[in-house]
Amino acid sequence: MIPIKLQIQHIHKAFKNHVTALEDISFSISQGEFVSVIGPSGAGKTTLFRLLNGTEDCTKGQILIDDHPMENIRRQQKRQFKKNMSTIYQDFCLVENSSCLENVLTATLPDMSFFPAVLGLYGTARTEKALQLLTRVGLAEKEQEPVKNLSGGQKQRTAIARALMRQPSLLLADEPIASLDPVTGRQILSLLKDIQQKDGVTVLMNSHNLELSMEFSHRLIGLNNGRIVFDGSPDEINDSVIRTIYGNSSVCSLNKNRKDVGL
Ligand SMILES: Nc1ncnc2c1ncn2[C@@H]1O[C@H](COP(=O)(O)OP(=O)(O)OP(=O)(O)O)[C@@H](O)[C@H]1O
Repeated sequence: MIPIKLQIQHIHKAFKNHVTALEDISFSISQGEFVSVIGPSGAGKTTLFRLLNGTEDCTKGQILIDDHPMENIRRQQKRQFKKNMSTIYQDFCLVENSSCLENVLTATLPDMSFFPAVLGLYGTARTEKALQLLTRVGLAEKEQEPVKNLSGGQKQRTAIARALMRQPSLLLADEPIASLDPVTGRQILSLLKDIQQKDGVTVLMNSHNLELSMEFSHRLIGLNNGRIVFDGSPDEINDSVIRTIYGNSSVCSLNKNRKDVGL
């Protein structure tokens, strides 16, 4: 794993329909942090993740990777950066008819030459690594199981193993527990925390679940209406901060808010 420093500087994002999803967003993330981006629906969380994983471009501002603007990084470096960053999603984005092992191995396709990639000839080293990762995420017995036969939690574990296959420095977790029941969601966050603590992987998560975000993160970034309205540790979260992030109408107290935001 190659440590990376990520700096977001004065990012704006406006869409063609003139909706401004993000305004003047700035923050930095150091290697090994566990950061959660929280905020109400429409606050801009997904848009921020789409800028970070390169699915969208910002209208203004810049993303710096190790002090270099992302858009200026030469093709090879950009490929290296993408290799250093993996994303997991709410809906897992797995190939349902393929086995867990095959899904994990697909992470290596961008690094393979044409014919082995087309023929699915991953080789012993890649296969052993994929099997080790499936063991790491608790799916040693499921390697040949088609993904369609797995539970939601097992699917997210497979997606995490696939994300780890390229030894990322940064793991973007886009609503990783939104499709899961609370017990399974907590298990998945425990796994992400273990990966962050033991491997030093930076985890940047986007979540509606305030309570679990507070429990598992070092730092919370609160978005409201496209702007950062809070950036601090879970200890600094109080009723006033919650009202600032989620709005007055939905919140009376921390405990009540936890229910209001789906906890
Ligand atoms: N492709 C798009 N075109 C136009 N507007 C968009 C597009 N994507 C997002 N938006 C708008 O940008 C704003 C932020 O949306 P975004 O999906 O980032 O919010 P969010 O915080 O992730 O919400 P949720 O928690 O409901 O997923 C919203 O007003 C949304 O309608």
